[in-house]
Amino acid sequence: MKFSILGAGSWGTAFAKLLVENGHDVLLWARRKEVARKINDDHKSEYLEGIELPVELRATTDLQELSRFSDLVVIAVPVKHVRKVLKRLWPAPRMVLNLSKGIDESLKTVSQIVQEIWPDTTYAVLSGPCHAIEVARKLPTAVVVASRNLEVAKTLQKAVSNSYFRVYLSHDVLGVEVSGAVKNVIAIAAGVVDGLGGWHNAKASLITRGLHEMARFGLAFGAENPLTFMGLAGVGDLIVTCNSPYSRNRYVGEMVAKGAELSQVLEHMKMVAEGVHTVGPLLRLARDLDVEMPICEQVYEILFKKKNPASSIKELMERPLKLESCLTAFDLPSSL
Ligand SMILES: NC(=O)c1ccc[n+]([C@@H]2O[C@H](COP(=O)([O-])OP(=O)(O)OC[C@H]3O[C@@H](n4cnc5c(N)ncnc54)[C@H](O)[C@@H]3O)[C@@H](O)[C@H]2O)c1
Ligand SMILES: O=P(O)(O)OC[C@H](O)CO
Repeated sequence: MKFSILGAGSWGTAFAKLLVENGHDVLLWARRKEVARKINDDHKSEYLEGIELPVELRATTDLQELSRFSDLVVIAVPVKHVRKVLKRLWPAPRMVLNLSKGIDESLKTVSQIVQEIWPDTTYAVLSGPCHAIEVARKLPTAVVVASRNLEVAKTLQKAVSNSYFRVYLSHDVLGVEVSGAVKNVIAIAAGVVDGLGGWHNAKASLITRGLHEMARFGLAFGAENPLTFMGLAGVGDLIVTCNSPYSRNRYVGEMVAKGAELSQVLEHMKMVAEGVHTVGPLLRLARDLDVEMPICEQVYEILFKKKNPASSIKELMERPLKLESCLTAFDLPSSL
């Protein structure tokens, strides 16, 4: 198959490497000329230290060349730039495979942005615990591909899977997208706990209650299946993002809790921390849908209102006592 990939950052490049290793033809779009030159001439990327890229992998900075190359477009740019980049592509592709995780300022996930710009394009999303550097090192990884069109999802599952990358199928596009967006915000909270002192009990509780927030929001937003949140895109990605040293979202939380200015942390990071951009739109949607997201609210306060992180944890601890189960379908009668 032929794949046109938008975004030569860490994940776009690692995914391009995997596709070439699986025998596909791949063209990668980089925003900066130097990034494209390094891929084409040196077979290296500044985003994937120590990784040798396949010589067959080619990069371009020309979006028209990318459009002409394949009618299957892979999205791997930060979500806040997706709309702007897609509008520069012509003609509309036949199929999109999205790798990006977040909600943009128009309060849409990537499937909703694609539906708005290219209503006739078939959409699939790939998500799960998949740090780019580990995939580039061919370390075992399992993810999920979701599409409303299961035949398309099956074709992609076959094309992308290999001995170190195992792909599961799902029909729940919004469930998978919400999982990827919310886990980035919860990972910032997990980083805050790391920054405050590496409190293990607190972190496990935040991850678990974060999963509840993710599921509650996701079901209100239109996810099909509560079990999606118990799968690779949900709890699987929460576990890796909240705990791994590679996570940019976890790192932002840790640095801010240690007293760094958010703007300085972001300036020094080469790569995107999607949770920072998702938390505002996510909370606006949650308010519209009347869904409580206390952890995400505290993340917003810490990042954008300079709230003391220790006070945030205290406030979460002092919330009214309640039943543990929050998913409507499993709630006990209110009399209990
Ligand atoms: N890195 C990972 O391990 C990983 C894994 C799974 C999913 N993701 C998701 O994939 C998406 C991309 O992440 P990444 O890690 O590759 O990001 P990155 O920061 O490494 O690279 C982002 C890419 O987008 C480009 N870009 C930045 N600003 C742009 C703009 N204004 N217009 C167009 N392009 C722009 C950059 O030049 C770069 O090529 C994110 O949504 C992320 O959450 C990342
Ligand atoms: O480094 P992060 O926090 O953007 O996370 C990357 C991936 O989403 C992990 O699956």
